[in-house]
Amino acid sequence: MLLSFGGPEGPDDVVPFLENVTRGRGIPRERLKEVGQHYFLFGGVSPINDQNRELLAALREEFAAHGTDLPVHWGNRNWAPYLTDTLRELTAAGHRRILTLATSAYASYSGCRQYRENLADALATLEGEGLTPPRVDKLRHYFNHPGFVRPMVDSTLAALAALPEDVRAGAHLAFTTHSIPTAAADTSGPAEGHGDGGAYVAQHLDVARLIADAVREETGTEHPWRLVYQSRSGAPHIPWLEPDICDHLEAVQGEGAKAVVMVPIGFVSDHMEVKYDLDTEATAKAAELGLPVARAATVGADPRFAAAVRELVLERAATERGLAPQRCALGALGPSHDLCPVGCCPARAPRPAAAGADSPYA
Ligand SMILES: CC1=C(CCC(=O)O)c2cc3nc(cc4[nH]c(cc5[nH]c(cc1n2)c(C)c5CCC(=O)O)c(CCC(=O)O)c4C)C(CCC(=O)O)=C3C
Ligand SMILES: [Fe+2]
Repeated sequence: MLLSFGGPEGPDDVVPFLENVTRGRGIPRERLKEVGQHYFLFGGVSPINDQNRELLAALREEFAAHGTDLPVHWGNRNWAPYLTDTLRELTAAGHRRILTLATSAYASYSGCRQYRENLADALATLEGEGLTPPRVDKLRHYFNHPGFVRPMVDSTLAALAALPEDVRAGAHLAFTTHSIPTAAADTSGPAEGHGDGGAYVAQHLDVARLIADAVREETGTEHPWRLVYQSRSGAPHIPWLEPDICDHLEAVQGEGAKAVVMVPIGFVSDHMEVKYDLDTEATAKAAELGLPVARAATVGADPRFAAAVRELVLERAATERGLAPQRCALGALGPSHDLCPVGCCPARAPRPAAAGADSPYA
């Protein structure tokens, strides 16, 4: 089951969608109005749903081509098809084990535990309806899987090539991801890794370094790089990860950058955070500065990513059968855990979470 964020499919969906996203999360009204405008600029349609439909098609094709006889379904946190409805249908059809793939590659409360909480809520709902909850697992984080990293190396090279030739060699790389509160970053990942930036920052830095190294090898040019952040929300007095991409563009121009390639390593598809916050807002900021920019594509439905997912599914199935499969990973951190340990990416207010060592479900 593809586990994703969900997004509006028309103007009438925008406000109810934002209400779903922000229920009990204390996001300022002003920010919500602003984000609503971003969606209305795109006709009230988030690109994320069609991108997930493409990924589903790519996964089904990849499974079929290799005789992997597994049905692939889709459920979202914030919009139809809701994950509770998908889980109910699968349970009613007799499926007893469901392996989920989240469209978030890294550890963090928002990218991992919150999905696990949503799964626990859904299982509780099914139980309340008299159904026996199925066992639900979650694939390990794939940020450092070659099927995730290599397509982004290629898209970074393509974005560099799209810059005017006279500024290309002097281009900086800005690896960008969703800002989160520093308190959430510091406690991301397993407890033993908690500290400055936690697993969230460490994992992104590992991916950024891998791509920067591959780009240097390919082009023979050393492009200065930095990990930067975007899409901040929340109250201004609460610290979130910085620098923001727009401030960064201004700073590197001051340092003599001739151009910037924005590489959205934090995102799995070119959804709204990419289309608005980078392609609209940051690109306008760069134009104001007179700084040429290009934006690298996310992995989306790249066949190498679909192949990686199949590999991860087979790997997990082998592990579950007591085998010791090869667990592919690039970079310095090694393959991530299969089962989130107790205390991984803790919530501020503890809630039941499925598909982890502290799951109340089997
Ligand atoms: C780490 C992370 C990812 C990446 C991992 C992953 O992909 O899961 C991500 C993805 C996404 N975030 C998305 C949309 C939104 N995120 C919001 C709010 C927030 N995101 C946060 C974090 C993340 N978010 C946080 C800490 C908040 C603050 C409040 C809270 O803790 O909830 C809000 C509320 C308004 C605002 O604050 O901007 C919206 C509308 C969409 C859909 C885009 C589309 O429609 O194409 C996607 C893929
Ligand atoms: Fe978000």
